[in-house]
Amino acid sequence: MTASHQVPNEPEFQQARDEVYVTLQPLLEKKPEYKRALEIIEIPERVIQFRVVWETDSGEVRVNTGYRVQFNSALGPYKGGLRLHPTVNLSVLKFLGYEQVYKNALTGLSLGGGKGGSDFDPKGKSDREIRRFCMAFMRELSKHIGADKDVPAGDIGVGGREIGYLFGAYRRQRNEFAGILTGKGGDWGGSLIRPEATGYGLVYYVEEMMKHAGNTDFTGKRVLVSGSGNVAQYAALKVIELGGFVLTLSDSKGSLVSNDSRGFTKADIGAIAELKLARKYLIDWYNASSELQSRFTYHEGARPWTLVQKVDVALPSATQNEVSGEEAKALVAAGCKYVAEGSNMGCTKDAIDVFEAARLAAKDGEAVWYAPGKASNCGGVAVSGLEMAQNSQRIKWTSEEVDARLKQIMINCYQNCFDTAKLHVQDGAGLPSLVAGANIAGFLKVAEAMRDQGEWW
Ligand SMILES: NC(=O)C1=CN([C@@H]2O[C@H](COP(=O)(O)OP(=O)(O)OC[C@H]3O[C@@H](n4cnc5c(N)ncnc54)[C@H](O)[C@@H]3O)[C@@H](O)[C@H]2O)C=CC1
Ligand SMILES: O=C(O)CCC(=O)C(=O)O
Repeated sequence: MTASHQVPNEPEFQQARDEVYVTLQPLLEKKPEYKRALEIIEIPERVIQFRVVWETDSGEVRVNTGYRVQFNSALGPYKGGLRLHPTVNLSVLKFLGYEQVYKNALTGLSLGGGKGGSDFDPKGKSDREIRRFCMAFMRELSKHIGADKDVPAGDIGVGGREIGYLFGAYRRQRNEFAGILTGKGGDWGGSLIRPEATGYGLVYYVEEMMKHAGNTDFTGKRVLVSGSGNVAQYAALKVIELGGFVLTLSDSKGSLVSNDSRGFTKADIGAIAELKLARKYLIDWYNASSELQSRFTYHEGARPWTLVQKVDVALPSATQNEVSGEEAKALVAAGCKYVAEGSNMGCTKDAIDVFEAARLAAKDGEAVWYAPGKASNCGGVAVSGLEMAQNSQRIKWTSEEVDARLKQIMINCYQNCFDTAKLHVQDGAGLPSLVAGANIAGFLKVAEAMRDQGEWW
């Protein structure tokens, strides 16, 4: 079953829409009037595309394409990250923007959805080149954003350093110090806990799944994490803090797998964070130390999912479509009970089908439970929303206060997905479908706001 309009030239966007369309069927059968709302929500309010001309250190002129997809503003200003990666194109940004609309609704905050970025590749670039690119990118983007209009943030390839360059460019170009980006530095408008928020929030969400499904927690759990960037690092740190074992991390060149059951330490994650800031790969870290080579095995070109025989939890945290159907089967065979996406659309459709089939076929205590990124990784944008609230009031909350609010948002999001699925989907399984629950709950909130505002009737 596929979504109403077909967009064969935009495969990622088609995939994201098909997933929502299929899981909304129980609602659409009961209330067919929502079909019209869905057709409208599937189309972005606005797509901005522009050229970005910048200069290399050797004085050569380079050009990239920049984008901002302003998807939906029914619940608040457009909100969502900027991705700098050579694979960025409109299909990728439309899928990310579409998912962001529902994700932001699930935070319970007043946030619309959007996404942007460029096909610029930060790998192999100097700091000065990145700064020049960010200034050129903001020269056009600044015309379209604003604290009450559109508030971008980071995503792949955009961390605190790039947000600094972008914010500085905006402030100088517009002569205005405003909350037009989130993920800012702590001394100039940033919120404490924003860097940690997506990874921590992911683990808080899984804690709720564990409490419900197995009356258990992270203590002693064997956890596979993919990626080694912002989301992966803070998810790993929180798992370690809660007594779990992080057995894998990865990047686009390969995976590191622990040779023993203890896995990565907090110090290892700190060293990997430094490595990433220098835009290096895990293999560079691994090759530099014989101690590391005795503790880990490096698997070139491989993803983590088939490399460990006994698994409790899988947290894809790198990029879209990073778990295939075959890899999902390997995870189920290895005993994995909880799968939650730190990445956006981390699982392929085939992988979700495998996890959902395992949930439906489960006998007591054997269930596999899958959480989609738009629910399980909403902690990042949620703390961005808290950063916007602090900016509006010109105040700063403590780490403890932000972390407590983040935790409560993740608990509420989980409960909303759970309750919505129970209400709308009678599939006979012991555990409800969190993917259906997330999609229906997010959709209903946005659709109702749009109806109230006269956008469909
Ligand atoms: N940063 C945030 O607050 C949020 C990020 N996300 C999602 O989490 C995922 C990771 O984002 P960040 O950690 O922020 O980015 P990052 O740039 O800090 O890290 C990205 C990681 O993914 C790996 N990666 C990128 N492309 C890859 C590929 N094709 N194959 C294998 N590995 C690849 C990189 O090596 C790196 O380790 C993305 O899907 C992003 O959309 C979701 C919610 C919020
Ligand atoms: O913090 C934000 O505004 C956006 C985070 C993001 O890009 C995401 O949730 O995928």
